[in-house]
Amino acid sequence: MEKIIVHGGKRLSGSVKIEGAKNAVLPVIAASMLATKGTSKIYNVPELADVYTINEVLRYLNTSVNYEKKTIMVNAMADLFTEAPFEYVRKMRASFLVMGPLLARVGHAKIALPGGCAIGSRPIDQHLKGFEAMGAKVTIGNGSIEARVDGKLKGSVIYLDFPSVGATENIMMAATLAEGETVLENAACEPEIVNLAQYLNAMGAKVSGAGTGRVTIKGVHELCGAEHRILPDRIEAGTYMIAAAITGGNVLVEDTDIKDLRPLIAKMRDMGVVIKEEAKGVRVIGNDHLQAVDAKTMPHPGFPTDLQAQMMALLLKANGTSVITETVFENRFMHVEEFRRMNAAIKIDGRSAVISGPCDLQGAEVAATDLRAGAALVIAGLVAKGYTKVSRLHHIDRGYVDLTGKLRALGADIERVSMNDAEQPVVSTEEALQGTLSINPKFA
Ligand SMILES: CC(=O)N[C@H]1[C@@H](OP(=O)(O)OP(=O)(O)OC[C@H]2O[C@@H](n3ccc(=O)[nH]c3=O)[C@H](O)[C@@H]2O)O[C@H](CO)[C@@H](O)[C@@H]1O
Ligand SMILES: C=C(OP(=O)(O)O)C(=O)O
Repeated sequence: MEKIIVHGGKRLSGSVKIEGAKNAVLPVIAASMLATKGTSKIYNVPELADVYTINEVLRYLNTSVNYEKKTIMVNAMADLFTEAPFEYVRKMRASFLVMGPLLARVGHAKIALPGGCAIGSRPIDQHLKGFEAMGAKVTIGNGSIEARVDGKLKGSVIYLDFPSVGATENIMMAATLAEGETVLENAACEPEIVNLAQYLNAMGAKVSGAGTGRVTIKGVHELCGAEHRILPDRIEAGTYMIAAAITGGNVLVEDTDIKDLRPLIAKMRDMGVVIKEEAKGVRVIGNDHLQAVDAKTMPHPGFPTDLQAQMMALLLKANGTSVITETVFENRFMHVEEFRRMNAAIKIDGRSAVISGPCDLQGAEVAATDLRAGAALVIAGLVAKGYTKVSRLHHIDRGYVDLTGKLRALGADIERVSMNDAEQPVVSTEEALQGTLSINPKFA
């Protein structure tokens, strides 16, 4: 069992480099299975537990995957196996993204019901509605979802009830090899969807409109491996921007794309943080008198739910009352209880959290309840009095490359340590199981 131990009180300074986006690379790796010819070469791949997980899923499905120095080579020319193993799907929800490619290419997929971070029930009805509209027969039973189509999928007009990122990606991938044209309405507009569409088009697909609410996909006969670069991780960038701001620091966040960070930048500027665009990235200069603001999570280009917990950490130090409303996930306030252990004054009122700042944060033993909650607790620890010890780090490893090392390089007093058994916190069976399912020894 490992913990991150932070001793609060240091101002961050210097520069930090941002990795390729987790949420872009996972669908891109899944999409590589659509190629019946050639090898795909994917650059700027972050070294994350989730990447190892999806690589293992693809290997299990008889795809060759080689991962070295931030580059992945995928060759999917062999016959594919169509049943995705339970242990990977329950560990990472994005494993479900293999369903669209398998269905399009082989006409069959059987995948265990997906798991992932505990942030709400996260149904997949919109993915399935899309596959059914394209002619697939979907059955659910014994903890798995099976989809089958005789012959090829057929293009269709599909209206999503909510602009789901995963459903947009899964349906887009399925439609690339369908007969005729698919029009996806009320599609998600996230930058990661644009990145996926660019990759699909490089493979020979005909996808247009990605990044808008209406995506059109004209089916083609075959796709080939292609070269592709993963866009910068706007959530990792946002996490370091918030970390810099909360400490009143001065940090250059490098290798990022400022246009994808606009919803966060607008809020941070309202709070009094100075943010400048520079040739190499985004400079963040903190302010010791942060102002309270309200924020509401929304599908892109609204404020991202994946920065909600980190933003809450920042608002704990702002003067006045702030309200954060979470509209994307039904239960993404698990970090509130952990912040309270650190002396945070937060009340939950339905889908809103009311924060009375500034809080006199104190170091405490806390647990990462999900990936972004983990990062947010570390951020709060940067300004808490004394030591904050964050456990359940497997959540953080899903989405952050060397969070501890990067913060230490910026001047934080932080380390990652192995705790002996006597010091281990009690974990649920679910958590314990997750901890033993690691694929790469690095994350064991
Ligand atoms: C790997 C990846 O890219 N993960 C991101 C992706 O997750 P993911 O693709 O799972 O998120 P979705 O956009 O699908 O989910 C958003 C909301 O729609 C609901 N929903 C979704 C699908 C469905 O069929 N039915 C349904 O009701 C979900 O329960 C949730 O309340 O987008 C989320 C929203 O920006 C981010 O927080 C995740 O980091
Ligand atoms: C919720 C997240 O990821 P996932 O959809 O993979 O659980 C996230 O990246 O914050």
